[in-house]
Amino acid sequence: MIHTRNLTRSFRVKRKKSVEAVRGLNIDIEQGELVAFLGPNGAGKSTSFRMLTTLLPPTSGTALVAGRDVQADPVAVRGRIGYLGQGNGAGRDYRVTDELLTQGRIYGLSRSEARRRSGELLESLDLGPLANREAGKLSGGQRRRLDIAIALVHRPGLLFLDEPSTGLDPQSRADVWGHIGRLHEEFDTTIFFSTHYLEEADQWAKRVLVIDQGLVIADDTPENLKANLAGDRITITVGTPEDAKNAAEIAERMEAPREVTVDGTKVTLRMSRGDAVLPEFVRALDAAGVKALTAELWRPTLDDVFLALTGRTLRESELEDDQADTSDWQGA
Ligand SMILES: Nc1ncnc2c1ncn2[C@@H]1O[C@H](COP(=O)(O)OP(=O)(O)OP(=O)(O)O)[C@@H](O)[C@H]1O
Repeated sequence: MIHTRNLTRSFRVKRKKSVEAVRGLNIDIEQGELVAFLGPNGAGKSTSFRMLTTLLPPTSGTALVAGRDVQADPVAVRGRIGYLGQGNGAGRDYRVTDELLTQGRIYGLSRSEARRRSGELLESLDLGPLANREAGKLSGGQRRRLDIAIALVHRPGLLFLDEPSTGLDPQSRADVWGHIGRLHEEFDTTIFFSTHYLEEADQWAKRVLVIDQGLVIADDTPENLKANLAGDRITITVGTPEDAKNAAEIAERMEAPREVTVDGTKVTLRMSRGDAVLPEFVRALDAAGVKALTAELWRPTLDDVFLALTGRTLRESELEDDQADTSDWQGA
């Protein structure tokens, strides 16, 4: 569905300086996948989306999207994809149903087809009761659902969603995601989305591409990324430093732990499957007569994965980016 080779995009900024927003993107996304694009502000996600949706020409490289080349055949690509950009937004004064009808007509549907398709979308995105409301009077979540419906009017098999839930309250975010998940399940729609909410990527994506400074630095399932790059941690506390030493020796003899550390009466183990190791470890301690007072299993998040990959958390990267933007602006 999406195949890119060495796709790059630079922007000329002030005084002949240029920014390499995307530096050699090589991705393959197949029919029916649900893939997250994760990275800090300025990593190159929107620029990639804009190239893949034909809104921005690449500086170099190639991209096949829905079987067509974005540069040689942009019109065919546009007809086969849906795109929800960060700045999308239905016109404020039109009724919800008119927005959908107009969009359907723009995509070449006949009047009756456009009416039928609008009806289907209103129902599947739970917008039916709002059909006659002006788009400008919808709540944030309702509006985002309308934007998704608009992106779907021509039944694209591939949907790009650039931060579909940003700015929504938790309830509306869950609601929007429920609908996206259903689209994927019921219609086998291929979905490529970006988000700043790591837990959304974790919960919904079957695969996560991590991008930093214009380069994809990891590509795997959320489970594999967490297990291989960050790992689980078990922490137990025991009664005395002597017991902690014994517990650490027991842990060292087990196969799974990658690293065992002792801090006073606290022993910490790092490994990839802590849920399987914890009961085994507690049994081994029992058998050796070492009493664990507390036992805690800590599982990593995708932010820990980003930290393991780059040495910074996503949040820190975003702050750095904000500061860079400010100094650029001050110097301008
Ligand atoms: N039109 C432009 N002119 C100059 N620089 C640009 C332009 N568009 C993007 N950039 C720069 O390219 C880099 C990548 O930006 P992009 O918007 O793709 O990042 P992003 O990962 O989508 O960020 P965010 O999560 O904040 O949306 C940034 O350094 C940005 O400042």
